[in-house]
Amino acid sequence: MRAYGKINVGLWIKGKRADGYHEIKTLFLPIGLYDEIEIERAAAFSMEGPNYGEKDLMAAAHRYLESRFGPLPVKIRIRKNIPAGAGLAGGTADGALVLKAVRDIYSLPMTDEELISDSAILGADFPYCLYGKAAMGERIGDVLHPVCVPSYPALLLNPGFAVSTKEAYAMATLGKSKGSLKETVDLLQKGRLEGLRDTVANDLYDGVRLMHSEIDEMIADLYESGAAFAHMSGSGPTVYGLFKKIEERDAAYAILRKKYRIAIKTETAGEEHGTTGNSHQG
Ligand SMILES: C[C@](O)(CO)[C@H](O)COP(=O)(O)OP(=O)(O)OC[C@H]1O[C@@H](n2ccc(N)nc2=O)[C@H](O)[C@@H]1O
Ligand SMILES: Nc1ncnc2c1ncn2[C@@H]1O[C@H](COP(=O)(O)OP(=O)(O)OP(=O)(O)O)[C@@H](O)[C@H]1O
Repeated sequence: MRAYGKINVGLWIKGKRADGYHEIKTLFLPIGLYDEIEIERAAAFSMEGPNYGEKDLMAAAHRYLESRFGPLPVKIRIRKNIPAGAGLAGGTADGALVLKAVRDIYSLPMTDEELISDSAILGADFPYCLYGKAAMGERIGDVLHPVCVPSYPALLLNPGFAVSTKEAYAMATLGKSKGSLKETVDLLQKGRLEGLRDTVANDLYDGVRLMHSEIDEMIADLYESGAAFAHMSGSGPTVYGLFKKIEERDAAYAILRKKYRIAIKTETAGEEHGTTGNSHQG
């Protein structure tokens, strides 16, 4: 089974709640990059693959279901393709897939809607990862409004280190950033990618780029190589470039793969979540 990553095109912080979480508006777009997970009923719980210790989101998702429904032993095997701590929600996508798979394996009495709304307790990106299609996120990102936007060729650049989501929010500047979610969706629907430069803001960007100067360089390299729009996804440090044509994306990839060890060709999902799967990674 495939656990797909996402990018955020724009992330506007609207305020801070008493529990420390931030109210946001963001556009979640699924991307074609995925982790591969096998999960089956077993005599005892086990996991094979990279070990994220106490923070493991697949184990947390499994524990959550067991706390509600009793023992649900499964064997999980994972092959990671999505860089961890990258702003692509790879860990959350894996955890969301475990929630859905264990529910199905044990026929647990939870509808998709219940799973989506209850999952926010595990992390703000969980509801979106369970939903898995293009959506506008509100509140802490857990309230979703589906949108239809076309698929675009995309190129991801990752500098090879992780950024903590908690720290990214702690460094965020709450202010009045340019643009809006509505204008962003409108431009994507019309294919006017160049206009995104004036309408997309990521309120986590300024804090993260202060710590990591590589981010500005990656964005500049994407523009120089032909991206119609480039920005940082979520809490970073991954940056994405959006292109109008596959040939333009592939030409940029041919240049940038020489400089960046982690350059990933992909695409944002279209109206029918039509991702073509993992492309070659440099
Ligand atoms: C950056 C995004 O990926 C954009 O989609 C999400 O907002 C983050 O979602 P996530 O990784 O699932 O976040 P969580 O695991 O719930 O939260 C990690 C930490 O990030 C901060 N956090 C997260 C989401 C949010 N709306 N406000 C926050 O302040 C909180 O300090 C929280 O303790
Ligand atoms: N299956 C997993 N894959 C990757 N990281 C995991 C996983 N399980 C737990 N983690 C932990 O969670 C942290 C965040 O993982 P993730 O890859 O989801 O980050 P992210 O893309 O920045 O998330 P988000 O976009 O949701 O903020 C990692 O740094 C790692 O310590």
